[in-house]
Amino acid sequence: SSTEPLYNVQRVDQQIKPRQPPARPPQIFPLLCLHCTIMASPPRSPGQPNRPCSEDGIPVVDLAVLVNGDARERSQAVRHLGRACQDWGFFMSAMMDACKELFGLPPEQKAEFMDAGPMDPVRVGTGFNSAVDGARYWRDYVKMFAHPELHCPAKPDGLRGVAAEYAARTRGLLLELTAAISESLGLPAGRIAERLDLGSCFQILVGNHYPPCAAGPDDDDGAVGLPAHSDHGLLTLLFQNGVDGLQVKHDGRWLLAKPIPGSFFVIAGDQLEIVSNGRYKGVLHRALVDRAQARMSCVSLLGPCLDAVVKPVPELAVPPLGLEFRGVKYRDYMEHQQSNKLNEKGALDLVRVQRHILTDTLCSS
Ligand SMILES: O=C(O)CCC(=O)C(=O)O
Ligand SMILES: [Fe+2]
Repeated sequence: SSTEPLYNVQRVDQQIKPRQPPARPPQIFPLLCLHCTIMASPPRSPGQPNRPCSEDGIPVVDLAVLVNGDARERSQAVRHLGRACQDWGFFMSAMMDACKELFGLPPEQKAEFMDAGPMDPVRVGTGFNSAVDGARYWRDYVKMFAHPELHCPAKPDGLRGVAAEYAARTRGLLLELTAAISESLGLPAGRIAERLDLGSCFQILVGNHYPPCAAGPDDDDGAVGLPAHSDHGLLTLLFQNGVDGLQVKHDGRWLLAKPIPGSFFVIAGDQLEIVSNGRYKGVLHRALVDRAQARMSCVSLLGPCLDAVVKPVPELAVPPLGLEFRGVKYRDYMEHQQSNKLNEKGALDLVRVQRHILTDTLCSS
């Protein structure tokens, strides 16, 4: 049917559905599972012990209060948690329903976006980038630039309203997470935002749809939804319908990131690797398809302004190695990553400082 991508055979290099949990918990931010808005350590101001809401209205539930608070504090935190989950759950399913409706539209209603290029603000397509994929991937997608301006197909009718609200809420959450990550690097909470000028940030929403495919990951030549890659932005929030498929590379093994209802996965992107001078790595992940059920995911990606030049925070570039990455304009990085075949984390090589050259130079001087 028109919603099915062309059949494509891609070898799945390893098929690992771990029976055991990983030997040790994931490091702090390779992939962080955030149940709606529960934060392990929400940013706090002195004298404000339990803020139920952040400045931009995102409900924040303090896990420490939930675990260690007295009875009154705990019951208040549980009430906030209930409200936060209901609220976010509603917007998450509205977003997924709107994307689902779009994928089901007849092709002529999406045609104007189907020839779009990687830097066009709205793009509907199959695979990753059919101009360079070679073999196509078993995936339909819609990509919308959502901030500073929301670009959105006119159909389905409700999409624009849902996408606007969803983009604003996830952007607030992503900025909060950025502040927490900054602190976790030993920097002031606002340092990354200041370095990347996130006051004028950039955001993309993506809807992914992977129709069921009889030749799935258990087969030698099963179809792949999206091959191994890291995301080009700073941070990605992702949630899935109830169908398994997202895998994350951790300690050399592919681990299944099982969908947790009402939860976002937080995925560190390449700009976080650059700005943190390699302290936090862009997470390698991929999407497998299911034999029997359609899989869907919704992605909200935060990046710096397209004209920002992203460079490591100098405080993190300590001698003798110094800078791991040279500066790159985010627009150029994104275009490079999106215009070429997805090649794991190959795009980062564009900006990686070549160590052997440095070593040779040091040795010969
Ligand atoms: O569908 C998924 O779980 C992964 C999607 C993804 O990695 C992406 O859109 O960048
Ligand atoms: Fe991704």
